[in-house]
Amino acid sequence: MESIDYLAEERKKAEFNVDEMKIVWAGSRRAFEVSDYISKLVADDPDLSFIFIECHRGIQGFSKEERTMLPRKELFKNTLRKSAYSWKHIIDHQLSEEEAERLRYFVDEPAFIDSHLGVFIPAIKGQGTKEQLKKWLPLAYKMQIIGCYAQTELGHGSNVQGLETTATFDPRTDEFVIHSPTLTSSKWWPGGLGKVSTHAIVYARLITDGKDHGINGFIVQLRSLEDHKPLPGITVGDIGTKFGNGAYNTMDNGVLRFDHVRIPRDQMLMRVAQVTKDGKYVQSDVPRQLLYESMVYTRQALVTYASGALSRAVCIATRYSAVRRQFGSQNGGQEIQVIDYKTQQSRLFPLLASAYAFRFVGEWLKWFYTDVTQRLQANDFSTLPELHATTAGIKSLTTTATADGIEECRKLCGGHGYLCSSGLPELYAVYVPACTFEGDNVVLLLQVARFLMKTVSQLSSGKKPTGTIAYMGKIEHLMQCRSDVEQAKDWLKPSAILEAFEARATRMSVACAQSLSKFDNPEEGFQELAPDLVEAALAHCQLIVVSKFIEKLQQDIPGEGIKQQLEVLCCIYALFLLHKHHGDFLVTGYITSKQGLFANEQLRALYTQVRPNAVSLADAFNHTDHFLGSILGRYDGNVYPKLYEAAWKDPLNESDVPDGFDEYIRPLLKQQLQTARL
Ligand SMILES: CCCCCCCC/C=C\CCCCCCCCCCC/C=C/C(=O)SCCNC(=O)CCNC(=O)[C@H](O)C(C)(C)COP(=O)(O)OP(=O)(O)OC[C@H]1O[C@@H](n2cnc3c(N)ncnc32)[C@H](O)[C@@H]1OP(=O)(O)O
Ligand SMILES: Cc1cc2nc3c(=O)[nH]c(=O)nc-3n(C[C@H](O)[C@H](O)[C@H](O)COP(=O)(O)OP(=O)(O)OC[C@H]3O[C@@H](n4cnc5c(N)ncnc54)[C@H](O)[C@@H]3O)c2cc1C
Repeated sequence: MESIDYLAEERKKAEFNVDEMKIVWAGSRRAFEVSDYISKLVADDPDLSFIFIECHRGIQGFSKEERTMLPRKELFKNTLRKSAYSWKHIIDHQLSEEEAERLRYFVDEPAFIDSHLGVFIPAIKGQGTKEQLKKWLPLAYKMQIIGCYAQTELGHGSNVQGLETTATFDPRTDEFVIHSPTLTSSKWWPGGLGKVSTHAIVYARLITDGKDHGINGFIVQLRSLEDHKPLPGITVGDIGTKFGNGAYNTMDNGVLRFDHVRIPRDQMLMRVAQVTKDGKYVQSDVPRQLLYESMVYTRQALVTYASGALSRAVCIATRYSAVRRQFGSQNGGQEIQVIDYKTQQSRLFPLLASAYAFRFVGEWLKWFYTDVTQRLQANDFSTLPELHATTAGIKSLTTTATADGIEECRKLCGGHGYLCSSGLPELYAVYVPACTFEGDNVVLLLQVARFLMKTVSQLSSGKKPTGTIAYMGKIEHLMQCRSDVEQAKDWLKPSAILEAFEARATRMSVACAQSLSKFDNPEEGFQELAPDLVEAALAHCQLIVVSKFIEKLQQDIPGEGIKQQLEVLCCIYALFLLHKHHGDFLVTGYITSKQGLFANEQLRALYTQVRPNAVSLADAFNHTDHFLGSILGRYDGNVYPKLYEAAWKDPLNESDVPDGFDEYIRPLLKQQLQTARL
């Protein structure tokens, strides 16, 4: 049956070519084609799009929107089935790595495979020697072993140097003895560990000849490759149900304890340091920080995933805001679409703009990561500190804004947003741990702050800042200049925006550095000033996102109306931040309150410009209905009949009279009848 497009009128209003924008969003025509083909393949194949569960009626299929009604054990088994099926598809159809990654993405269920491919393999690549890569990578790529990343412990996560697990070298047998000396040293959280992984990269304190050399990674086999039982000395299991139904519960985050488990010496990852047969500890000439390299990789990847998650929420909220009507009916006519309310626009459109901004900064970060890792291969470590600070900061900024943005989109959908069938509660529950994993977002901003303080302190020594901190080279100008905006439209100039963000970031960093210099003990000062340092770090990160959006616009972007739309979105992103943090811009003396008001005035005008294009800008994300998993975000906008239909699928509606009526409701009703008779 042909479906009616309830959003057709909205789509007719678009002032740009949506198909061309889809390519800009995807990054290239080829990336678009791969994503488009794989997302449809997943949506159209019931083995990938449905959840099959054994129940008293035999095997029953459930759609994605129904996932939150299903029990964890069954969901987990279904995820194993999907992963095996996906893997077979990848092998049978010889999918490229890009296609395989897209397949995992569109299947859209957190699973052990994420840890295996997203953290375990990168850790071996980053910390293994050539021989170790040769031995372990083929096994991992063929999934003959499945691995996880066992760093965090019950007692320590953020403080990696505080981990307690020990790896003590025994020269008599040429082995390491891996041990969990305390309850708090139990590994706790690693994804894929609980029920699936056969191997783990275990972070442990390396001890030789009674000396503690700090943390290092070790490859440890956990389970038998025959019957999957834990090997002797290993206690392993799942840590329990997590936030939200469905959500992240398809992942087996695990707990792991070692009781003097022996592994061969060559299973210590030895790129950063080696232990010789006779127990000598030898430090390589590569920096110790390479132990943390896989975290840099994953943080970088999480930025693009942030734009993906935010775009889903924004797509749902935008389409629904165009369908939903409240108030203002005149002479029996239709009510106003809620998307026409300026308050709705001022909450929704900055998120739409943020999704695009995060896409472009993610693209750039991927390039930067590749560039630095190529240098690392050639033993050039000069750009590693900048890469660490940038990936940490941008991961922190984008994941926080995305988690908050998803929740805002839920509210933008009013009451219906609270229903699981809107897709938003589960999206939030799946997404929000990204603010914690791969580094707590505040802890990461403090890393950025350390980098900024170092940069400021080095300015006086004449060291020229480059890359993302090149702007600090203009410190004299940036400390003194004032905004020259005289009217609202002056805020449309990229140079006006850029200077505002550069001046604010510089002044906040310099103010922190000046306050720090008043402390005799710099570490004490850093702790005391941490809240200000976090704000300065955020200002620097926002500058990076804004400047990468502006740089994107300097590229040749073909397609009817595309550049104009992106210019509007870029200004919305920047001016929304300026409005939100206008206290920073005022206090640092770069703008006057009048110029702040001009920015807000311009922002409102930009919302009006986006309004006719909003639905099409959300369409440009090219999300299938399957991927969105949301009745409110359906492409055709046919929300009400589908919501009504879905309600009847809830298990509570299987019978008119609920279970428990006879025991708990009937006696109450009877009691009231008796009371009434009295
Ligand atoms: C279905 C089939 C499909 C098949 C599909 C096939 C293809 C699929 C392909 C790909 C799929 C990819 C999927 C990816 C998806 C991703 C999923 C993500 C899952 C997430 C799982 C989560 C994992 C985790 O959470 S792992 C644990 C993370 N833990 C942390 O982040 C801990 C945070 N703490 C720290 O990092 C550190 O403790 C610290 C940085 C806070 C402090 O470090 P420390 O050494 O104690 O102290 P400090 O003095 O501050 O630092 C010393 C110097 O080191 C510098 N530095 C610190 N960190 C780094 C670094 N990472 N890199 C470089 N340098 C670093 C620091 O700046 C200091 O330098 P200085 O010069 O001395 O000042
Ligand atoms: C879903 C999920 C999946 C995960 N997957 C893995 C995995 O695969 N492998 C793995 O090893 N780990 C994994 N983790 C663990 C994760 O990496 C840690 O939870 C994370 O690094 C934060 O550490 P923590 O839990 O110790 O938080 P804590 O450090 O205890 O944070 C608690 C609070 O203290 C604050 N805080 C901590 N230190 C400071 C400081 N120096 N200054 C100011 N404030 C501070 C934080 O901001 C936070 O508010 C996962 C976690 C989750 C939730």
